[in-house]
Order: sequence, then C-alpha cells, then structure tokens
Amino acid sequence: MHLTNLRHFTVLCARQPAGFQHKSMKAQARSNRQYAGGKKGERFKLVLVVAAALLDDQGKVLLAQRPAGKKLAGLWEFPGGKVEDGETPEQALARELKEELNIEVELRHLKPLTFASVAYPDQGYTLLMPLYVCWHWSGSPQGLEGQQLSWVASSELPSYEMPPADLPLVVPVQQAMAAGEPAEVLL
Ligand SMILES: Nc1nc2c([nH]c(=O)n2[C@H]2C[C@H](O)[C@@H](COP(=O)(O)OP(=O)(O)OP(=O)(O)O)O2)c(=O)[nH]1
Repeated sequence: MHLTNLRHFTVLCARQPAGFQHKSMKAQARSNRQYAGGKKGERFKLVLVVAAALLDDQGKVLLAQRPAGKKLAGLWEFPGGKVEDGETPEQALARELKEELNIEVELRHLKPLTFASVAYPDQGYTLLMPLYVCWHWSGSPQGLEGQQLSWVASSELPSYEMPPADLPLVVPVQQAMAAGEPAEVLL
C-alpha cells in the first residue's frame, strides 16, 4: 500500500463511533490520533508485530494481559509477538501462539483482518501490527508466560484497557465476531 494511503487508513482506523469508548480509552484514542503516522521528517525504526483474535464457538475473543515488568504492563492485548528474521508473519504468529498459549494453529486458519500502524516518537519506533482472525486451533489456551487470559464478549471489549495501537482494532474485531466464520471460498 502506498504510504499516503497507509497514513489515511490509519487516521480512518483511529475513528470510533460516538459513545463507544469509556473515558480513559477516549483519552488514549486522542493521543493515538496525535502520533499515528509521526511528523514529517521524523525517523522511526519499524517494529513488525503480528497478533491474533482467537474466536471461540461461544462468540468470545481471547485477550491476554501483559505481565508486570514488561512494557505496557497490565494492558490487555491480542496474543502474538514480534516477527523474527526469516519468518513469514503467519509462521511468526503460529510460533508465538505455541510459545505463549500452548496451542497449535494451522497457517491456513490465520485469516487477515486489519492492521494497526502507530508511531511512538518518544521511543523512536513505529509499530506495524497485522491482526488475524482465527476460528480453529488445537489445544486449550494457557498463559505460559504468566499472563492472565480472558475470554471476552463483544460488548465487553471496550471495557478492557488496551495499548494505543489496539484501540482501532476493536471495531473490526467486533464486526468479525458479529459476522461469524465466513464460508470457505473454493477456487
Ligand atoms: N502481541 C501484541 N503486542 C502488542 C499489541 N499491542 C501492542 O502495542 N503490542 C506491542 C507490545 C510490545 O511492545 C510488542 C510485542 O512484543 P512482544 O510481545 O513480542 O515482546 P515483548 O513484550 O518482550 O516486547 P518488548 O518488551 O521487547 O518491546 O507489541 C497486541 O495487541 N498484541
């Protein structure tokens, strides 16, 4: 995607329907809008992180709480992590889900949903985070790294405090939850 379109997309993603967020999320969204894309001339290191919205058959999505001592500790996020050298985003996500939650995911079950792009000027990096939806995995998710896990209904999502990058992802995830698993397209 052309950079101008990517910036435009980021701004669009940052808009939320009126009344959707509670107070602290509104404040986070405001600061998110201010630094999304960064200022002209600023230089950033790109950090590529992949994450998954795991959706169960009760219509809930899995959130993990970032453990104490880590950056953004206490905030709730979609499980995932950084893409390592030589990995595809899907391979990285399947590896992270195994390491963090002890579940196995087939790459074909990772369906791209949307992405977040957020610059952190004070930290000198910009986070680019593709978000996948996943309806099928084997095993039962466990917080192997000491993180709390929570299966969350769509209407409850806005009450979980999340990193700024995640706020624009909430509505697309709610839409995916409402739509249910799409039928397989056979080519
Ligand atoms: N997995 C995940 N990471 C997220 C989300 N939102 C968000 O800002 N992040 C950030 C937090 C971390 O800085 C980075 C993910 O890094 P990581 O989970 O692999 O590693 P880490 O906590 O050790 O990160 P770091 O301390 O090395 O920065 O992406 C999200 O929804 N899911």
